[in-house]
Amino acid sequence: MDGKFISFEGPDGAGKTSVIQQIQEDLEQQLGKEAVKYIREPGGSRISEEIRQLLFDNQNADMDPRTEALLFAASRRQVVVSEIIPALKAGKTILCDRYVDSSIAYQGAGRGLGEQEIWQINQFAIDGLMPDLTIYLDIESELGLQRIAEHRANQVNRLDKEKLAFHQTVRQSYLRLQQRHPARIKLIDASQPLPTVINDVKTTIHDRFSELF
Ligand SMILES: Nc1ncnc2c1ncn2[C@@H]1O[C@H](COP(=O)(O)OP(=O)(O)OP(=O)(O)O)[C@@H](O)[C@H]1O
Ligand SMILES: Cc1cn([C@H]2C[C@H](O)[C@@H](COP(=O)(O)O)O2)c(=O)[nH]c1=O
Repeated sequence: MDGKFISFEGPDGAGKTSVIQQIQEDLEQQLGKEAVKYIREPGGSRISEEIRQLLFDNQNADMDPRTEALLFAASRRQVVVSEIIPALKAGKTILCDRYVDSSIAYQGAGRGLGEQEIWQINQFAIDGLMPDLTIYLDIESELGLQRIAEHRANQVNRLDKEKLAFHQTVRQSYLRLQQRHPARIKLIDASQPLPTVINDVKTTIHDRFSELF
């Protein structure tokens, strides 16, 4: 496939959404609006957005962890088939706000379902399709949660509400993933001021794809 698949990962409050917005704007200026596609996970297609509603509904606090893991994988399957593969075939650059690494960190480690088990159920969903590059925005859990409390207290989802220990476990899992896959996953220090983080992300994307930025 001709396109470029870039995913963005990180603990809650790391700044993914803020960073991707700027990267998208700048890439659209360079390549044209049609050449860039933003996808958020879970979501990104009609069916996947419906699954997102189910996953984040505060009334579903009793959702079984395996049900949760399967719903994330189901949402991913649908967006892979209906949006990601067609966009890659059309040569687009995809900016994906979370992908399979999120499931490994949150469901595998955070929920304690096992990183390997979550990788396996996701293989069925993604059928081998992995990002060319993953930008991992690393932040201490306390600071990430503080940012959410300060700026986004009115939009807190079921997972944001988990205790500090859950978020620390998620972060440790991300750090292990980065060490296991250093060629694909690039770590950026997300505790820096936003313009510095964006600059580091652009440099990292350029290092991998010299025609971008
Ligand atoms: N580098 C930064 N320094 C200070 N504040 C930041 C920085 N990056 C983002 N923020 C602020 O932190 C808050 C969370 O950022 P954002 O929503 O982009 O994070 P996120 O990683 O997408 O979070 P989530 O995964 O929980 O949706 C926002 O209010 C944003 O303005
Ligand atoms: C893809 C995916 C996401 N999550 C969690 C991580 C976050 O807490 C939310 C997504 O919120 P955002 O504001 O849209 O980043 O969902 C998860 O637990 N597992 C996953 O696979």
